[in-house]
Amino acid sequence: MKILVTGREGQVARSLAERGSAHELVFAARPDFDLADAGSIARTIENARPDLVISAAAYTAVDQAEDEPELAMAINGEAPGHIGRAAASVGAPVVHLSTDYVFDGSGEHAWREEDPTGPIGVYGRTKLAGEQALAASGAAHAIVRTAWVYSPFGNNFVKTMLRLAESRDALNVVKDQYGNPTSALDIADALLAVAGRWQDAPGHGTNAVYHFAGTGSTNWADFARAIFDSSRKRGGPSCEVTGIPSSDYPTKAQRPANSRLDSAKFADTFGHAAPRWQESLDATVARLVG
Ligand SMILES: NC(=O)C1=CN([C@@H]2O[C@H](COP(=O)(O)OP(=O)(O)OC[C@H]3O[C@@H](n4cnc5c(N)ncnc54)[C@H](OP(=O)(O)O)[C@@H]3O)[C@@H](O)[C@H]2O)C=CC1
Ligand SMILES: Cc1cn([C@H]2C[C@H](O)[C@@H](COP(=O)(O)OP(=O)(O)O[C@H]3O[C@@H](C)C(=O)[C@@H](O)[C@H]3O)O2)c(=O)[nH]c1=O
Ligand SMILES: [Mg+2]
Repeated sequence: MKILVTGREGQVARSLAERGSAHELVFAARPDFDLADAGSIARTIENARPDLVISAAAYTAVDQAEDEPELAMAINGEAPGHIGRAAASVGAPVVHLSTDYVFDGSGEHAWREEDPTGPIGVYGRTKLAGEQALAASGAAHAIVRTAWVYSPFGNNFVKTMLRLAESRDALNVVKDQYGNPTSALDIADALLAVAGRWQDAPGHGTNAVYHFAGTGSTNWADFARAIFDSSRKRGGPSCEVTGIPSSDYPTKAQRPANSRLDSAKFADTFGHAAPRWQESLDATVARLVG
């Protein structure tokens, strides 16, 4: 299958490169392919004529988005519509990644796909707009919301913690935001499961929203402790973690307190679930401190 992936150096794009060797993968990236340039999106997809588009690139700087709402909206909110229209014109379905930050963070239950959205920041608002733009584009699609992504690649919380631990003995980490840490390598496997399913059964489960995130939930402070436990047992850096309320860790963007995702619908539809988050974390830490 010829799969066009947006982005090349992103965590999910690099994970697809590692896990997707059974397919012909084409990575669309800047400068030729710019999500802020509708013409470059149409040109790239129409020239490549892929069997499937995986829309993995996005504006992911959550705090910075508060200062650049127009750019974030162009990239996260409008580009998915352009991708969808170009993909529809060549008959390719689109799997598009979205985020737990489309929810307002209320309650304590794991969010299901049909629950009301209510983003509390620019990043979440623009990602929600992107879901809607893709859904209206005419492309066959699946929107896959994931969360708290880490990997051996790019920038993420796991790498930040390990880097900080090189020079610090103690860290303050928020303990009142709950979610599902998700390995980008597990996301790649899940996206490839969708691709495989569509090869055998085109249209299966299309035009719907799914949640796919690591199995089990935690908060950022306990996630940090798990990172350091895994690192320490391999002789890597570690740090004492003090759990603090978000009010003691001021940031430009507010984050949802509860962004747990219920991934049952994805598992039911595509026959694939993520490992427990601790297991996948351990595998990534092993690569980072190995
Ligand atoms: N990271 C996370 O915690 C989460 C991510 N998601 C979603 O999952 C998807 C994948 O995230 P992840 O792999 O972590 O993202 P990364 O931040 O690792 O990578 C983002 C990618 O987007 C590309 N990109 C950014 N702006 C543009 C642009 N204008 N034109 C073309 N490419 C651009 C970047 O390219 P370049 O290399 O050139 O900078 C990079 O390859 C995104 O849709 C994100 O919203 C959902 C939940 C959590
Ligand atoms: C570095 C650091 C962060 N924190 C807090 C800030 C924040 O609330 C939390 C996680 O930090 P991050 O910078 O990884 O948060 P953030 O960039 O908001 O992560 C989000 O990224 C986007 C793209 C998503 O889609 C979300 O699913 C989520 O993964 O930890 C501390 O409390 N102490 C620290 O030392
Ligand atoms: Mg971040």
